[in-house]
Amino acid sequence: MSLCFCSIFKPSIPTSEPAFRWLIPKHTRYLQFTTLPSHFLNYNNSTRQQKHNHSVRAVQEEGTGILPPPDDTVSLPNYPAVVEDTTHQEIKEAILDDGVAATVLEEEVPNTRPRKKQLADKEEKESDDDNRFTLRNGKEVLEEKAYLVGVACKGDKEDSFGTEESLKELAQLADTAGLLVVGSTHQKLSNPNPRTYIGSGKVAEIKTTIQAFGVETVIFDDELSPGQLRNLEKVFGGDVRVCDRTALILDIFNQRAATREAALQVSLAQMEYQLPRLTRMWTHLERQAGGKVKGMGEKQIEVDKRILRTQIGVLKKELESVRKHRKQYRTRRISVPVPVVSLVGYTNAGKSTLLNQLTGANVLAENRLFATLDPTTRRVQMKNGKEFLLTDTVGFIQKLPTTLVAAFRATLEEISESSLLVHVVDISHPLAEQQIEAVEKVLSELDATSIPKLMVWNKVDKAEHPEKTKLEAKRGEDVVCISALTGEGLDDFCNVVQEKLKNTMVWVEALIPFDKGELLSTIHRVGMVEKTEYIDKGAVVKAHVPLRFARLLTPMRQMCVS
Ligand SMILES: Nc1nc2c(ncn2[C@@H]2O[C@H](COP(=O)(O)OP(=O)(O)OP(=O)(O)O)[C@@H](O)[C@H]2O)c(=O)[nH]1
Ligand SMILES: [Mg+2]
Repeated sequence: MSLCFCSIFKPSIPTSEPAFRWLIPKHTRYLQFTTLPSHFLNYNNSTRQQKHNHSVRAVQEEGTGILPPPDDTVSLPNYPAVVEDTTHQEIKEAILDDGVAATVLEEEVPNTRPRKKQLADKEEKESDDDNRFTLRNGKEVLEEKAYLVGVACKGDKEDSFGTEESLKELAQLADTAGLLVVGSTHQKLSNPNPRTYIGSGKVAEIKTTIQAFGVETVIFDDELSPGQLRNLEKVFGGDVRVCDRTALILDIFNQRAATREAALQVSLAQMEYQLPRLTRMWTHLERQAGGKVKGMGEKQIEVDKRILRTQIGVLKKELESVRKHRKQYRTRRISVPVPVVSLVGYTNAGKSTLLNQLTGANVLAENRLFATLDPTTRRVQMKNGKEFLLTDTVGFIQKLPTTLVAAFRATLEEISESSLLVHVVDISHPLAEQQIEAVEKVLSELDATSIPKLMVWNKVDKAEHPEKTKLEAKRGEDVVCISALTGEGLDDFCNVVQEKLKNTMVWVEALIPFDKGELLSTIHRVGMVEKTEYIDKGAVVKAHVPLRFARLLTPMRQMCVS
């Protein structure tokens, strides 16, 4: 295919011709456009010029543009790209030079449509918007259209979440946050682009998609630097919001925080996330002043940062006082020597469902990520009369923002003070193994690796081969297979918890006088009694009891020795 002329023209009047959006899949060729000013490009093949003198939509510097007839053009000789000319009715694919194909995404009808038709379109759009209303946390909200972007870097670990799986999870997060995911894309890079994170070809491709689908938010699966966020928003255009996984998770936490402590923690995490990203908010001051007051935006940023730092300080103080309160409550609970077992695990693994099944609690359990933010503790009464306290905690996720781990560290103190950690795994999930790894990583960040652990393979009812999975669990060490939903395996689970708790207890032999009868019943409830012998001074008990309780028994242990 030969090229006669190539032209640019001012982005004038859309014509009455139907326009087309083009998606150019091979961005390597596409890079050539980026050096041009953001004018629309028109490509014509001389041999067909007379036959097909109509408008088509082609890719411009940062997306798509409408091409009016050639009269309206300025010549640009030797421009390297070409779109093969063809009639608009038949356009399904066009060829750029070097054989790169561009595909028609959809046909767009210009404004010159009959008024009646335009009204019908408007009504259709409104009814489309009606369909986008959804109920979130008891409120009706308009679902924003979101587009997801993932990147696989050369150095990424092979056994970690793949880009596509990570994007699926990001889609779940977006859904939880109340967004409507219209599509996703990913790219392999040796190194992220310092300006835009992804390559410029990909940026242009995404811009085309934004226009084609009316995308309102673009979400990146990895944390973006403040500069990258700024540059991407600039390229995508005014109304498109760009955010990253961290901001999305913070948003979900913000929506879900039900207690004062959770709300404070999330606000703190959000402010700490915002602090380095403030720059963008004030650049408009300089623009508005036509550059006359250069530095004005800069000063404002400083003022703003100072305000934010002060607010962070206030929040920290407030959090401290809320925490003191909870600590007092926990100390009171500690004085009752019932062992504490904490449920930890990946978000959506079934922790709250398990707590509800075992204790009759009514903690929110649903097929959404981060249903639980605040710890809930309930007493589990076993069939043999024994009991322990079970605490449900916030779920973990891969690429958990460090600001959030830090903000929730105090809530997660519950974990570090428990006698046993029950790691709940959704064994029916295709990435169960990777999720286990991600949880262990966070646990090590929380210095909780020294606490005894029991692994629970949950949702065995949903596993592809339940019997095989159960057999495998039997072979494993410290693994129990359950279904928190159907109740399968829960008796076995309680027995193993009991057994594990015994290992965390200390051996005591004590003489309990008859007038301290309540101590004897507590030993039976929270400890493991091996033998009780009644003598004239009281009952001699040989048992495993929690360490804290053993301390309470010290005088009676001495009596036993003497
Ligand atoms: N089929 C099946 N579904 C389960 C089981 N356990 C939990 N689920 C479902 O999994 C979803 C998540 O359960 P939750 O108990 O909310 O999970 P979670 O670990 O508390 O999640 P977060 O609070 O988000 O960390 C819900 O829809 C539950 O009904 C199970 O054993 N089998
Ligand atoms: Mg939960």
